Amino acid sequence: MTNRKDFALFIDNLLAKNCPFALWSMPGSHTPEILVAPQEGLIHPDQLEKLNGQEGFVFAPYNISENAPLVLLKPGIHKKGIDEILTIDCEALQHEKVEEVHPEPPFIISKKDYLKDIETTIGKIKESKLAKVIVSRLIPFQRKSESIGEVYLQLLEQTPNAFVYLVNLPSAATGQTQAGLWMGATPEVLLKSDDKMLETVSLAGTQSRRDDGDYSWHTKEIEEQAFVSRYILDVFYRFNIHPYITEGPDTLESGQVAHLSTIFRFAAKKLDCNLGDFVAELHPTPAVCGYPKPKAARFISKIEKHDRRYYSGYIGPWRLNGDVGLFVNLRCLEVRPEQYILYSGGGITSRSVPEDEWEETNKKATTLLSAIEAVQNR
Ligand SMILES: C=C(O[C@@H]1C=C(C(=O)O)C=C[C@H]1O)C(=O)O
Repeated sequence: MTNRKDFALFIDNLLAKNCPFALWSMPGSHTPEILVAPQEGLIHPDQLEKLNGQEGFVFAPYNISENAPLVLLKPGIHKKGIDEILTIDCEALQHEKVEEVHPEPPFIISKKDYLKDIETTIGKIKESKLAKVIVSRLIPFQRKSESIGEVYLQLLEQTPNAFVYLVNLPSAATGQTQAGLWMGATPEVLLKSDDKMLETVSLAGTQSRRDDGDYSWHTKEIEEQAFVSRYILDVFYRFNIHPYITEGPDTLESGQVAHLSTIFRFAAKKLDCNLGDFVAELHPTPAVCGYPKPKAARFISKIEKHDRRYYSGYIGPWRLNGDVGLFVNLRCLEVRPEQYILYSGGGITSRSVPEDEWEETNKKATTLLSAIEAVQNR
């Protein structure tokens, strides 16, 4: 990447100015895009449906709450490509005053307690109508003096086939609580436009990435991905989406892991007036919540002791120049003053093995951890 150093410095300068911004790269693209919004350019719709007529960049939590508001960055400065982005005059941007935030210490579960929770979850699945639940956990990692701009660029280099983002939403001195600083590299499309078509993807089932590309999938993964596909088709039915095209299931590699993925495509005109309602209905899918959804959501709220905040929410451009590119916020972390908090989870079914599920959450975190370590060890 040319201008790498300048670009990393530019990102660090934006952060030092407390500018609200979203920086992202679409999977397979080496062209980052940025949207810098003034504080008054942040909107907080209280419901997902209210996104219907809006345009900008969405940062949506798993559940909307005071601690995790839904945020829409309105298009202020919007640039594409490193050279274009570097034309933004950082010095001319207003230095935003921010409130000092003292976040609650994260709840870090021990391996022993996590394994116990997974046993409990499997037990519940075996004795009830609950078929699949996603159980997640937090993984802390010490910050040193590394540049966040460099970590972002390292992540981008390591996971070119993911949606790689950095979002900064500092709490304004007078405003409401904001998201803070988040980074991630997610492989999971929630809703993406492509010319006159829209696509959503059913992504689930995890195994380690293989150098030989010779994947075979077991019943557990096939079943857990099928729950997501079935759910997507239920939502299609409710929105009268027909006909549609499916592609897959195929293997999708991302970072150190691989998943099963099916693409569903349909004509965008089907959702001309109610795209926001469709997203509100689709989210959260059984890829991050479970099946059946209401039962799984209730179970998660009891078993998980941490707040998911923006993990397993969704993120991306929303009707920005007419394009939608929403991704599920996975393989992500929150940057806190002294540490990174990584979020990682996995789908539990009656066939789950607790020790394997623990390992899966570790494996999913390795992409982010190796990007941070690569910069810390330079
Ligand atoms: C929940 C996560 O990932 C989701 C769960 C998967 C699984 O259970 O196999 C696979 C892909 C994602 O849909 C995560 O990365 O934290």
